[in-house]
Amino acid sequence: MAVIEAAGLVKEFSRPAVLPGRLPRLRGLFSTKREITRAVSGVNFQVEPGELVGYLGPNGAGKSTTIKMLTGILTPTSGVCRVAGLEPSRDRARNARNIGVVFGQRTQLWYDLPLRDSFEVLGDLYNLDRTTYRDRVGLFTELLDLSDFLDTPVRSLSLGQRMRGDLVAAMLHAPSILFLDEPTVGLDVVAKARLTEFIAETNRTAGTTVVLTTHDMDDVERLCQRIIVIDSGTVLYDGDLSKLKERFMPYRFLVLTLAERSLRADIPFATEVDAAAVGAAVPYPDRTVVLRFDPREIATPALITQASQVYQVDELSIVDPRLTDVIAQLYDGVLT
Ligand SMILES: Nc1ncnc2c1ncn2[C@@H]1O[C@H](COP(=O)(O)OP(=O)(O)OP(=O)(O)O)[C@@H](O)[C@H]1O
Repeated sequence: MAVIEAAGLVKEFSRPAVLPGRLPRLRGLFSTKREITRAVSGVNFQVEPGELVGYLGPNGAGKSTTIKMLTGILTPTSGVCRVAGLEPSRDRARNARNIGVVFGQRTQLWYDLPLRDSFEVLGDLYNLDRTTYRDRVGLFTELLDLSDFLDTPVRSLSLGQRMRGDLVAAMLHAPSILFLDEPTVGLDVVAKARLTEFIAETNRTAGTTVVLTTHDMDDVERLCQRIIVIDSGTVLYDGDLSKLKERFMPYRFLVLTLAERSLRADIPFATEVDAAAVGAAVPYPDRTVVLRFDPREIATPALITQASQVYQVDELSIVDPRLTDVIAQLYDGVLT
């Protein structure tokens, strides 16, 4: 049975309309006219226990608003959401016991307290007995390598350290569901890798259900099998990441570095494309040929054989389309 459910979920925000003319803000104060923003517009999805789902979309798509409804911070305008059988906005306190939340842009730690003291306060709030508390903090300290900065006030932590602290704060009560809203935003590659590994491990070993919003496609590729993509408050795609690629960008690239410059040659079932299509910088642009092909039309070894007959090849590699490009096309509405 689904552990998270959104059915016809809608959230509208209303604010005083901006009126034309002089001092529009002041005039707005005395006007009864309202402007409505429909941030989430009839979203439906279900998440099964133990799934790790990427909730993606461009800026302003409605991701955070959805997460805020699922965590009980916002009340839906219409439709329903249920998390572990509860309606979050009606049952905030009980819902809070089942879930952990990290908003990457904001911390839930106390700025002036050392990390350790923040954990103590949360341990008390969650009524954890001393043994459980110590065991959990000990485990997280080891897994997330916190020992060097446990006694540092939160305000002095680096972003990566603070984020690790925030994850612990969200997980001290061992929730079965985690909502992570941009948990890796602004982190360097090392900090990001550590965090994504921890998220994957938590999902794998504890069976924690995770809903992750991110703009980082590396995170998505590393962590998510299933993605839900929204734009303008509605779901554009819900399914397997690999199927999205297959359906939308079924081709691959054969990147050839030639021994010397060579004239273009025609190879059946392959189209020569600009090197930019593969995303990475090519070391020898004037000796590089990039061929786009569909493996359903020509098998990769057959193409390599043909290309080697036509060109004098020094090096070759096979590159898959980048998720960023697939998603960008989705946002552009090509799939609809
Ligand atoms: N409290 C609010 N009052 C009015 N409008 C809001 C409010 N919160 C969000 N919105 C609007 O709702 C829409 C969706 O915002 P939301 O923050 O959910 O998007 P998002 O997908 O999380 O974007 P981002 O990737 O930039 O964080 C936006 O147009 C935003 O301006």
